[in-house]
Amino acid sequence: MTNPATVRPQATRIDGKAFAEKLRARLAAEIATLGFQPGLAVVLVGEDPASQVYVRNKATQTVEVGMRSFEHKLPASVSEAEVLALVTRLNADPAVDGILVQLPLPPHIDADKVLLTIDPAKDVDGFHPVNAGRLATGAQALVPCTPLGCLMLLQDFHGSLAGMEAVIVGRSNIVGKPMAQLLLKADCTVTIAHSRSRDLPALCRRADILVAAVGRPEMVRGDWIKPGATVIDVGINRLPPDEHGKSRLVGDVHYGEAVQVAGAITPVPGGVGPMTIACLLHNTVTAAKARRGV
Ligand SMILES: Nc1nc(=O)c2c([nH]1)NC[C@@H]1CN(c3ccc(C(=O)N[C@@H](CCC(=O)O)C(=O)O)cc3)C=[N+]21
Ligand SMILES: [Mg+2]
Repeated sequence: MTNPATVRPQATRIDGKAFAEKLRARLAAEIATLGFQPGLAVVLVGEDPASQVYVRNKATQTVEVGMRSFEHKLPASVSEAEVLALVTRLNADPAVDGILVQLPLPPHIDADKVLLTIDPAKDVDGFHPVNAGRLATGAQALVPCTPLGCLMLLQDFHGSLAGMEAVIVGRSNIVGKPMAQLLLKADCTVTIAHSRSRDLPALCRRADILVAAVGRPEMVRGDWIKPGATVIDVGINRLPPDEHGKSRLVGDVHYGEAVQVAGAITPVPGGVGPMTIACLLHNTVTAAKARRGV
């Protein structure tokens, strides 16, 4: 017989898709009262099919909440100078409140140079060093969408996060570092772990809040998780097709194991991904109000 002490209820599934729908409905209601239509410009370079799907979803949801969507699709062969010239035009366009240049860019284009060219006031990805610096120093900033979405889910589930131990696996400028800043601001004790960290499983087991953002399918196993912890899975990894030709989407967390140990967990798909797009719309509204003095 199973020892009752080891039997735990399954983790609560944190429904990012449902939360994102509610956020978009709130944004639509707010936009209807603004008296102007915020505009979001998305720049896509090249033909990567996954990127095309994301950009299409962004444009659809932008229009659904009552904003204007400007899509700029450029061939992979476009020069860096042409991309910089487009960003400069979008910076000067009064109908454009937010600019997103879809990453990754082809290798002949310097992504850092492109990001530095975006007007920080229109940088709805929050990737410009000015916004990263503002976030790090506690000033008003446009905050990267994925970590902002994670924070919203955590605060919705827990209320105050004060005093909790947060461990983030992954140190990217896009997720890991800004996530750490946000959790620090929310009064967590924050550790950033990464591929070179010594004894990653032991580090992760300290976490009340574990954020996995490494881009390695199912790397975080059940025994890396403190019983009852909240697990936020940022990974979106498409596995190669199985014997039935089906390709499965998995996170950076082994969901089947983690759900037996964690107190709460975000699924993939339907967790962090939909929140990323909803927060992009949220940031566009924030940028539009700030630029237009509302
Ligand atoms: N400048 C820039 N900003 C970005 O925010 C950005 C980017 N470049 N490049 C690509 C990544 C990827 N990304 C996703 C957004 C939503 C989902 C999403 O909604 N995912 C769904 C499932 C999608 C599916 O089925 O493939 C989900 O997790 O439920 C995924 C991925 C934003 N990105
Ligand atoms: Mg790493």
